[in-house]
Amino acid sequence: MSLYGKVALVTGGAQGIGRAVVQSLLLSSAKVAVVDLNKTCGEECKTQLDTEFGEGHCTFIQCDVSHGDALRDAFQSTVDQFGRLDIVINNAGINNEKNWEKTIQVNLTSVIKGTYLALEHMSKEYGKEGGTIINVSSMAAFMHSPHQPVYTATKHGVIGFTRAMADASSQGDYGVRINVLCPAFVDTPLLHSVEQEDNMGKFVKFKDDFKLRMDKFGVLPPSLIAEGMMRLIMDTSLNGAVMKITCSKGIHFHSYEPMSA
Ligand SMILES: NC(=O)c1ccc[n+]([C@@H]2O[C@H](COP(=O)([O-])OP(=O)(O)OC[C@H]3O[C@@H](n4cnc5c(N)ncnc54)[C@H](O)[C@@H]3O)[C@@H](O)[C@H]2O)c1
Ligand SMILES: CCCCC[C@H](O)/C=C/C=C\C/C=C\C/C=C\CCCC(=O)O
Repeated sequence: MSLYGKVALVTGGAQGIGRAVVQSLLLSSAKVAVVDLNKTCGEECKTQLDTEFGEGHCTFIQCDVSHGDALRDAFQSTVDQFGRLDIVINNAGINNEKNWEKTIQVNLTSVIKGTYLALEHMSKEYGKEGGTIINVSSMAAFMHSPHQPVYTATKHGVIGFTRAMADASSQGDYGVRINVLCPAFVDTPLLHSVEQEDNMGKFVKFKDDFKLRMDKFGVLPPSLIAEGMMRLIMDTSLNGAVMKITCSKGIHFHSYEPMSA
């Protein structure tokens, strides 16, 4: 299915998983705003994408998603440049147990803020045409590990928030589908932060255990995560879905007990 005429915003889109998703969105003919803190990576990414897809299909907006006003401006700038907004991927994330307050700000608070801003631009509640939001969690929310307690907490939070908001959207007739994606280990720069004391603080001593898990469970290519994202974008039956992507089972969904009264 083509996304011609649709506009997407991807946070943390300059490298890793976000970069792979941006590529898939452009291949499907969407216009894309790459929102990222890293100016060098963002500008390089835009240059490469302009060469591949031609100018005018994507824009780079430098922004720290943990700065609420800057994130608001990034959303507005996307709509000013491309005229509308249809797809929002709250993907930016960090792994810093030393500065764990920042990890909560980037991985959880900014996902909440990004979801609310997306609704302001897409929800029928605000007179808009609807759209779709994907929030990025992690398999760390299902298989906790001792080397990243706060990272794990944020990823649990992203799932709970997204599922509750998906219900709010269907019951409030927002016209916006809200889903969450939980990858296992993915081959990106983030994965290397497990070796660094600057990131892990005192938990760096558990890095060997983490690396054993990587050997045991394997490491996924970012392109497979992008494939999962595209499925969440295209399948209009999905709202409140928790997609997992692992080496052993590929793309699949978590199922929950039905809620009792
Ligand atoms: N790599 C993995 O193994 C893995 C597994 C499961 C989930 N995830 C999640 O996937 C998402 C993407 O991770 P990745 O592996 O691609 O990481 P990455 O470090 O490769 O890329 C993250 C991008 O986000 C940007 N970013 C970081 N902080 C930002 C901020 N404050 N404001 C704006 N941009 C910011 C970075 O500049 C970078 O371009 C994260 O939410 C991460 O938790 C990653
Ligand atoms: C260095 C930090 C990068 C963190 C990336 C990621 O979000 C962290 C995940 C941490 C724990 C996940 C642990 C194991 C999950 C991996 C695979 C499970 C697959 C199970 C199966 O094959 O069925």
